[in-house]
Amino acid sequence: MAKIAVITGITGQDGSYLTQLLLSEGYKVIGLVRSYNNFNKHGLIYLNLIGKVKIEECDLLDFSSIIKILLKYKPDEFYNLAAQSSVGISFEQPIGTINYNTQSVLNILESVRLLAMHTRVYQASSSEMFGSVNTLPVTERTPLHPLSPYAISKASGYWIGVNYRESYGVHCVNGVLFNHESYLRGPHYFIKKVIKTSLDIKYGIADVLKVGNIDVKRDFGYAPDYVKAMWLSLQQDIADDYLICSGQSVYLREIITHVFKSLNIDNERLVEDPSLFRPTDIEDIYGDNTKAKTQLGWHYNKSFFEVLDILTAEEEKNHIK
Ligand SMILES: C[C@H]1O[C@H](OP(=O)(O)OP(=O)(O)OC[C@H]2O[C@@H](n3cnc4c(=O)[nH]c(N)nc43)[C@H](O)[C@@H]2O)[C@@H](O)[C@@H](O)C1=O
Repeated sequence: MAKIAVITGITGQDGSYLTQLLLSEGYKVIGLVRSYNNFNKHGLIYLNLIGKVKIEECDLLDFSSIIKILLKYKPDEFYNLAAQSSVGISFEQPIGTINYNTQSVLNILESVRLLAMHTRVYQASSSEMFGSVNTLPVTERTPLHPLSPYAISKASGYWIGVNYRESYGVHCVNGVLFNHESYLRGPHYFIKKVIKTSLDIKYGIADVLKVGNIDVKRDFGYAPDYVKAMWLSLQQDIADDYLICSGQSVYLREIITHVFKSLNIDNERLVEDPSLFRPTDIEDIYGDNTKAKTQLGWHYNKSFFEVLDILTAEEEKNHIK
């Protein structure tokens, strides 16, 4: 019998690529959306997944909605990817971000516990929860020091997952993902914005690329490869936590230089705008992916400049000229 997987946040970048992967592995996939009449189908259309997944309405803040889904489908696996996922927005909406990102995790795990289901739960944790770090690379044992409301909410979700595992034996895995990008990334994230705006400049649609603080470093990877690690992490019989990252960080400034050079754009088109700086930002972060590679058999060895070339080519192919 086909395994059943529920995915929250199915309309996002990771939800779309994970759906594609699970379908190819023979799963029946149920995608949860807040409103059936009004959900963003872009990612599912782009990957030709419409009609291949069952979409259900479910408000993750409403405990009973989750219970109904669990009773109806009795899923083998439950991937919780839904969140207010923008660090930038979390500074404007701290209460909404913290409420949603923690309450939703709690509702899911409490439902699984109360129904005594054997559903394995994947919680999308984030490298942002490490925040101010003293020693690099970050490992699964690095202490948390979150620097934004988003990071606080993800740290809280992480500990809720650990606690349900340790206290109640719920099979909950935290996949701690570092920045990961794809063509399906939302338009306001840094990498998508740099590539899309650079193409707009090349084709005369935009004049300049306006960015915030680009003298920071991040560990970026390729989303379609990272969802494979999510899936592998739920195939282990003992629930555990894993860092999913490339193992290297790059300066954001170098990323812009690389994209501008590949598209032949003059450096004068870059505008650094202090109004786009965040109140606090991580200066440098990269992780150690040894555990994911050895215990999950996950493979990843792309340099981010290679990923940038893949993304720039894909964006250009789809760019409205
Ligand atoms: C791991 C983590 O990854 C993502 O969060 P994020 O790192 O905030 O992603 P981003 O692409 O918005 O920013 C990356 C960096 O780029 C800097 N930056 C400079 N100038 C602009 C700029 O103009 N726009 C944006 N968006 N960022 C800028 C910004 O300050 C930051 O240092 C989410 O998936 C999140 O859910 C998650 O968990």
